[in-house]
Amino acid sequence: MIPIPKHSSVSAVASSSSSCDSDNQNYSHLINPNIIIIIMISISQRTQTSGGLTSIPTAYNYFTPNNIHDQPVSDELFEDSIPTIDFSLLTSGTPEQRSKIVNELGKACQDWGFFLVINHGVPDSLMKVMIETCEEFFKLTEEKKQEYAGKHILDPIFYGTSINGAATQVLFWRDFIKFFVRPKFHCPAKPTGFRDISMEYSKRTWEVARELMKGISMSLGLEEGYIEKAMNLDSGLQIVAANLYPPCPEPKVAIGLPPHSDHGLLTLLIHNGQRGLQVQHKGNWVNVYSNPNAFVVNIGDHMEILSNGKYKSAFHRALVNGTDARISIPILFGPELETVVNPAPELVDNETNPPAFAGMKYREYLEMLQAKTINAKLSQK
Ligand SMILES: O=C(O)CCC(=O)C(=O)O
Ligand SMILES: [Fe+2]
Repeated sequence: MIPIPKHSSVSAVASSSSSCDSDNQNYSHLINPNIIIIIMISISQRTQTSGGLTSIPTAYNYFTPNNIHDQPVSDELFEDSIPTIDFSLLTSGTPEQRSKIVNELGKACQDWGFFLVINHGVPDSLMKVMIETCEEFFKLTEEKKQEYAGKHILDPIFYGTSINGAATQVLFWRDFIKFFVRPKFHCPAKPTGFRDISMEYSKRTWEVARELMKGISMSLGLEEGYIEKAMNLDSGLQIVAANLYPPCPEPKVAIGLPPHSDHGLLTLLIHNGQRGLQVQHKGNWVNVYSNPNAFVVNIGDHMEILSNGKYKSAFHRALVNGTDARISIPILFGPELETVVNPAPELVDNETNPPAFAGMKYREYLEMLQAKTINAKLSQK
């Protein structure tokens, strides 16, 4: 039940964290009280006056001379660009169009682990109001938000600010709220309307994710319902996360979210139009530019396991900027918690495709992420 060491690593304790996974780690045993005071001051400074600050507290120094803010490859120099999938062709194209788009989907999962989805049918107005409502949530008083402060990775509602306490105690320039909307619906009660909007948004994104999983199943040469059935998606996890990255006086020093991969099968992300997301591709950091009404989709660790490593759960990170607040809303779709995730037997043989991972329950994987006893992706990327 332990992943075969393809990805396992002794360097497991380096900085990998996301709103969808190891943010939730309880580092209380590692943090000294002075750091906690810094954290409290930093949060209030950031939320009240981040525009007025001219420097950041040292606890946020992520990029140092040894770990420099490496510039992303400029778009003109980079011949590849993140693939775009036309969702309408996947669901209502002719058989030829469908088969072409399934191929493109497979290639995107294999080459990038990231792609944009357009013509998905989720109304722009719903995406917009979801972002606005999350923005309203972050404007609530700190006291109100702290009612949702979380501790455990499986807490159904979790408000926090990220702490990379394990190795360096560097903080990230980000606040987040995360809530489980499936199998049971949870959502903060405030601001007004948050529940209804989140419920509608969750349903609509679930429909998109489900169709994408069918396409991905077919792209792997499996039956279209394979992933849905094998991962027990009817009672699977769906987690909404909203990240707020306030304007940062030293954007070349702090980071919003350090390099990480997401657990689960798929993540669908929207944002408020500000740039910051980058994906690692062929060893370079590439900016993810997307129209606010497209979904940015990425493959999660469990899709990589299920595909026996054929599809990549790519490393990505979020940079911050000096002038504008950025909001992103990733929604993560994962298996049912007790499901043992294995490479699909159909994709494994003992000669050319031996299993690259051993099975593990999704719940155990999450708990190990929280305890930092694994960090499956770090050794490889
Ligand atoms: O803010 C972003 O664009 C990325 C967020 C992310 O990767 C995450 O929350 O896991
Ligand atoms: Fe992520």
